[in-house]
Amino acid sequence: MILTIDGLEDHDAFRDAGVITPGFDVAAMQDAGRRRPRWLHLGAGNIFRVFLARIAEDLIAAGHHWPITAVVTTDPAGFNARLGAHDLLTLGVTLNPDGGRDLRAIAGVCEALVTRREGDLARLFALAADPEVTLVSLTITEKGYAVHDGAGRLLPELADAVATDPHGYQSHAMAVLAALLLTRYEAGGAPITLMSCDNFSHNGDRLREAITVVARGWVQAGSASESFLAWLADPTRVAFPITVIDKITPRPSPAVSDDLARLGFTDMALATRGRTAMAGFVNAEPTEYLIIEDAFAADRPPFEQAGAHVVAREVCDKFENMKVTTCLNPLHTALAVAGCLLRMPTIDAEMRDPALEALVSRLGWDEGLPVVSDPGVVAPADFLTEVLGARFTNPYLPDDPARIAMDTSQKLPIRFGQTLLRYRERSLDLGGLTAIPLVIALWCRYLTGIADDGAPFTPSSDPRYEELHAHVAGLSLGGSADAAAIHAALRPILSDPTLFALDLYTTPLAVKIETLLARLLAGPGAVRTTIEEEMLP
Ligand SMILES: NC(=O)c1ccc[n+]([C@@H]2O[C@H](COP(=O)([O-])OP(=O)(O)OC[C@H]3O[C@@H](n4cnc5c(N)ncnc54)[C@H](O)[C@@H]3O)[C@@H](O)[C@H]2O)c1
Ligand SMILES: O=P(O)(O)OC[C@@H](O)[C@@H](O)[C@H](O)[C@H](O)CO
Repeated sequence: MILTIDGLEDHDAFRDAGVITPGFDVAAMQDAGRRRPRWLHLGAGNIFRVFLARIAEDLIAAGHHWPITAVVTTDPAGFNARLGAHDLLTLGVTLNPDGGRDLRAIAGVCEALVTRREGDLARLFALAADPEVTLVSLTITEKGYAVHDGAGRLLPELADAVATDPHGYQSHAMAVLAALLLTRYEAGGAPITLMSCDNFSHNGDRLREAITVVARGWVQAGSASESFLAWLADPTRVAFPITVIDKITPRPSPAVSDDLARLGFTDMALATRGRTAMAGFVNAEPTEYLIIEDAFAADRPPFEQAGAHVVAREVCDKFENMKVTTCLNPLHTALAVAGCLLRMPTIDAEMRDPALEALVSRLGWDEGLPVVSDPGVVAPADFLTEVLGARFTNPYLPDDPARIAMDTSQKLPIRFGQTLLRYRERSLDLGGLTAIPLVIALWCRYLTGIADDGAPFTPSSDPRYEELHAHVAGLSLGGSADAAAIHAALRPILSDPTLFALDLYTTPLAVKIETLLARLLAGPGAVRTTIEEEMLP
């Protein structure tokens, strides 16, 4: 059994394997989508394939013409391994907490355009000018939005981009989008919506800012007119709704791959690129939320019919505060850094560890919930109960702490900084916090690159790892670092508002973190001992 359009013809095999297949002719849908494209997507990774592509399929099945054209700006080989080899289909594998699995062949994608292929690039720019194309969505990870380096200078790749002709630009996602928008503007400026579904605060605002930086560069270089900037800034012409997307989607698991082989699939083996596993299937939990600000400039898919919520910005904000800054993602980061240091295999294994379970419970219930407001879609206490009691504990969801530890430096200001800012705004007692400073201290300990057993571990990729590691590299395990050495090492980290949204030395937290780090460095086993002493007194 294989997952391709022809492969789907083996109806009996798919039925016997319990795979739900699309309720329409996939080849005809793809053909119709190529003839009348409407929705572009950048970043056709796991969450896109199992969630947004499925939404598109549900809408297509209900008679709405919203097939997705995937735009590939990076890693075309990875794209081929995941989608290209399967005629743009994905096998969605839902891993239920009771051990049951739901399998579904997902068919929301009609075409793929790889910007490094000349013909594809020309077609992409032609689509940018097409008034019927009214939505561009993104799941390219947070670092894809970075346009400046740590010193506030335009990234070299973008400095090169603004020095060249925008028409036909093909590399950095923010410049590709700016160039596509310029093409659209020059073709008459039909309204369009750009919808970031990446997992950070006010993603739409940040997308607008990043694109505008590049656009301004082209205006200053004389490649675009001032009026282009005015068009870009007009939300009735170019809209950037904020969104929150929630569905724990681990990297594809070898165990799931083996099970699919046993079911009869011959094309669901894992391919690895660096440390990243990729496959024709995506494994994910059943829970999902997609919350979208009702701020579209043009025609949009009827997302509500596929289970998403299109809501006022305030609701989106509240949901984001609940999910990204208090009740899910900070807890994930806590388990990620602790899990890497303690060499824990999965998030659910960590949840069976009383000290780690106590750490995330305290983070959520005691330190996060006091600064959350109810978004209405789901009550924060119910959301947190589900996160701690059903989602993180799902023994069938093989989520690796190292996946979540990726790019931690980019996530801290949102996952922890926002809560700290809210404590300060509301004059709540920052000095009374215990879980948040412990997690920050654990992350500083993580930056040493030495696990709790005293041996090195491989840190997850992070654009600032080397720079931050250099600050703590001199702190050895075993108690040789005195308070002055720890202070000297941590001062540049804890005072950096790009990491925590504020200078932690203006709060009682910095001293607490320095003291905790001294304990965490006391010797092999000190990480476990410190977490237990702090969380299980
Ligand atoms: N996996 C989850 O549990 C989950 C849940 C909710 C939200 N998200 C968010 O969705 C995003 C994607 O996560 P994922 O799990 O699908 O990751 P993924 O690695 O499977 O997919 C990321 C995709 O983006 C592309 N990409 C990476 N860097 C890029 C760049 N600089 N420019 C353009 N494209 C780039 C990759 O080639 C890949 O196709 C992240 O922002 C993540 O926070 C993930
Ligand atoms: O996707 P990231 O890298 O921003 O964060 C890792 C996880 O915390 C995240 O992917 C969660 O699984 C997700 O946010 C759940 O909806």
